[in-house]
Amino acid sequence: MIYTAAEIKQIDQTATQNGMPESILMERAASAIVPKLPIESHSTILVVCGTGNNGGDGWVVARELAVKGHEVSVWLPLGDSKSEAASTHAAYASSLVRVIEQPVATDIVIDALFGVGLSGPVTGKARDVIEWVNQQMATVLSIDLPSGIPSDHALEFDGLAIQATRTYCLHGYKRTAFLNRTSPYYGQIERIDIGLPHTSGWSVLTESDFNRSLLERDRFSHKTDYGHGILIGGSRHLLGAPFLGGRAAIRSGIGLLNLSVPREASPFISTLPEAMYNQHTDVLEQSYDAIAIGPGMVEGEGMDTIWQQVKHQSCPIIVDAGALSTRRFETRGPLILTPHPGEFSRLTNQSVEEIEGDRFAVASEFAKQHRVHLILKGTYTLIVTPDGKGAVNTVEASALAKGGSGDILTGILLALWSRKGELQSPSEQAVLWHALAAKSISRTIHPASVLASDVIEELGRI
Ligand SMILES: NC(=O)C1=CN([C@@H]2O[C@H](COP(=O)(O)OP(=O)(O)OC[C@H]3O[C@@H](n4cnc5c(N)ncnc54)[C@H](OP(=O)(O)O)[C@@H]3O)[C@@H](O)[C@H]2O)[C@@H](O)CC1
Ligand SMILES: Nc1ncnc2c1ncn2[C@@H]1O[C@H](COP(=O)(O)OP(=O)(O)O)[C@@H](O)[C@H]1O
Ligand SMILES: [K+]
Repeated sequence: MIYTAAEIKQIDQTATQNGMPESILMERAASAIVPKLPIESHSTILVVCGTGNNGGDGWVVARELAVKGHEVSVWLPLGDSKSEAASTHAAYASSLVRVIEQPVATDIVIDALFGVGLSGPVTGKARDVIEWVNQQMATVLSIDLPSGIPSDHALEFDGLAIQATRTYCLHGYKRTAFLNRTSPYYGQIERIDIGLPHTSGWSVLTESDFNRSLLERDRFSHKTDYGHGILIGGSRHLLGAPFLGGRAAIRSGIGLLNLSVPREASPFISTLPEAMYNQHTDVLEQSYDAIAIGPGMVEGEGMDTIWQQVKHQSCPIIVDAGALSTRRFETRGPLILTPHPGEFSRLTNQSVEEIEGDRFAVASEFAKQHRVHLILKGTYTLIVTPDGKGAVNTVEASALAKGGSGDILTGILLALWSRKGELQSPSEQAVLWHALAAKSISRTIHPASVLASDVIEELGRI
């Protein structure tokens, strides 16, 4: 689950009002974090505490480590705690640890300077503190967030934050853990449950969320049980894309596939004899379970005429690449848009920096406003439903940073959306399958060398 700072504060406040004080939540956080810390018995430890509740968490962790027999120093570079709960913990913990005025080099630095209470770029003395920590050779373990990293977006982030080795995110992840600009500061990420209820609209997809049963086949099944889709793509100079998408759809189990391609694509038809073929100028039949439009297409070349036919179909419609260049939102059935940040920039009239700096909010707002399913692609692809809720894919696969990858995703989406509503969250499953296949093939072929076609062949091997 992923939370904004405001949501965390609200959850915290509700807990406090209902008899669960912050001081106990700090205890819960520390007792969950301490057993996970990669600390050896002889390690020297410095805990850097700020003046808020993040510092309070730091105090309890320091106390627990001291009780276990570690040599612990606590540094309060910004002065004493302003938070009541933190002050209470500091009073007792300071009798067990060494409180120091000047920082010392240690094996481990525990970063409890700022958490979700940070607003805007770091100011004042804290800037020097962050720089000092980043100069250390120590293993740096951050509580909740690497200090200096904002919780929700990277729009105002100026680049100054603690570079953590590992971050222990309390209750849930924060959005910036999945933004290109800020995620590297987190190091490895671990989520820590502190016993509060979960209510977030955003979830995190990992390998274990892939539903392997979607590959299962009933022994008495027929091709029509797995859906009939059409992929409309290609243009005079971009002829490969629909064939990549089509091949991916077949490798993803679609029962029947039509490819609608321009006349110039005729020489390629023999490369995918499993598909049936149409030309862009043909009249669209009404019998498809899903339609994908866009791979390899360019505006003009008859796109508007094709779209006039497509938009009256009641099945799910996946819109990608060239078909995204105009705002085409009016359809009868579910509409699934699959832009990369550049395409999304054109759809929203926002800059790529604005989108990449605040992906979660921008994507959620757009999906709600236009009542569409949105797949905002990237290293951490967002999959958003028309209610503005969504999931982030965390299966990383740099082999996909290559032409043709998006066409494959469109093919997988076509296959899964063709299953007549039988699958739960087809978009999430498609994004996971795509990333898992790329990750899997990257174990035998270097990611730099993986072809889009290799990813397609791997779909059936994971
Ligand atoms: N439910 C949960 O998950 C629970 C979470 N808990 C923990 O509480 C943490 C949040 O604690 P929090 O709200 O007290 O804020 P926190 O992050 O310590 O920072 C506040 C300090 O930062 C300062 N400051 C702000 N901006 C600044 C800037 N730009 N540049 C410089 N300084 C700046 C600000 O100073 P001020 O402006 O007030 O002078 C203030 O002193 C959360 O991350 C988690 O660790 C648990 O303990 C309980 C359950
Ligand atoms: N560095 C990366 N790590 C993981 N996935 C990536 C990375 N770069 C791109 N991808 C994925 O590859 C696909 C690329 O799609 P797109 O940009 O439309 O490519 P194309 O133009 O080749 O069709 C998306 O699914 C995206 O999420
Ligand atoms: K921190």
